Amino acid sequence: MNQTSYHEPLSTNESTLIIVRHGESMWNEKNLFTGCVDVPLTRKGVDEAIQAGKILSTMPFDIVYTSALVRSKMTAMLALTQHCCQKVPIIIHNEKEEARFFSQIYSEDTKNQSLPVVTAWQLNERMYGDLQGLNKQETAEIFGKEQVYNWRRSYAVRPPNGESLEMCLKRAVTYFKDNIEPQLMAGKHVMVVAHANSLRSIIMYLDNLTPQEVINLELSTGVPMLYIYKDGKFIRRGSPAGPKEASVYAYTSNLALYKQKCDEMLQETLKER
Ligand SMILES: O=C(O)[C@@H](CO)OP(=O)(O)O
Repeated sequence: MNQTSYHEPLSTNESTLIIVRHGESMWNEKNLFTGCVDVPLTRKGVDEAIQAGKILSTMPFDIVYTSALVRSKMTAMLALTQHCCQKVPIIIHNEKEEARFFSQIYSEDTKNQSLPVVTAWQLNERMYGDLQGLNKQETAEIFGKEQVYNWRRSYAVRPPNGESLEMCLKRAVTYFKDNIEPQLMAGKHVMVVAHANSLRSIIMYLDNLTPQEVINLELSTGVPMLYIYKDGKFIRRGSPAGPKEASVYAYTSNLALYKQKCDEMLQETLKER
């Protein structure tokens, strides 16, 4: 089997951007405000990450971005275990020269069979300040439902000693514009795995939402969203219901061609066994 053709995404005039909120975390399950507290996925969150990977198994990827928090890194690495290209996702360590040196790969062929995963604290969840660790239901009983709703979903309101969505947007969207958008402009296919509010702020930029519109934006755990980047614009193509269902997940012709190649190669591999 010709490994290179099988693994290399199509080079076309459009790039693919997939964004996914991490799977359910242990504090999501306990209904606690999490923010930047670094908690892992639950078993359900692990299953959600693997299911997301199945849906994305024939999507082209050249580079993956996660936050610095383990729930987003777990989701990305688990999802990528399902990918048809069988590239090895490798978390890049370049926080300092020594880390770069210690994590060097000295084989070009091995490098070509790997998928870089970049972690960025700028993509971390909004910092929830004094609410971190508090139960959401109890907090609403103490401070009132409306106040808690405003802390959770409005654009400019800050939770006590925490970040407003606006403050989170400034770091997350700046990082997206400076680091991720240039990859898309260069024709690279990208997946971003992050958090409810850091992704709400990025979607506000992608969909050009107003502060009023973003209030109603909710992201489920582990459900991928597809954007096509073409001629400097982001076109939302829906959320994939599954690899086989073309309707909801409006594949472009290039994506359908890549999927067809993957499926054909998979059939070939199965025959060779
Ligand atoms: O607690 C949090 O960090 C966030 C995401 O889980 O909660 P909410 O969706 O209420 O902003």
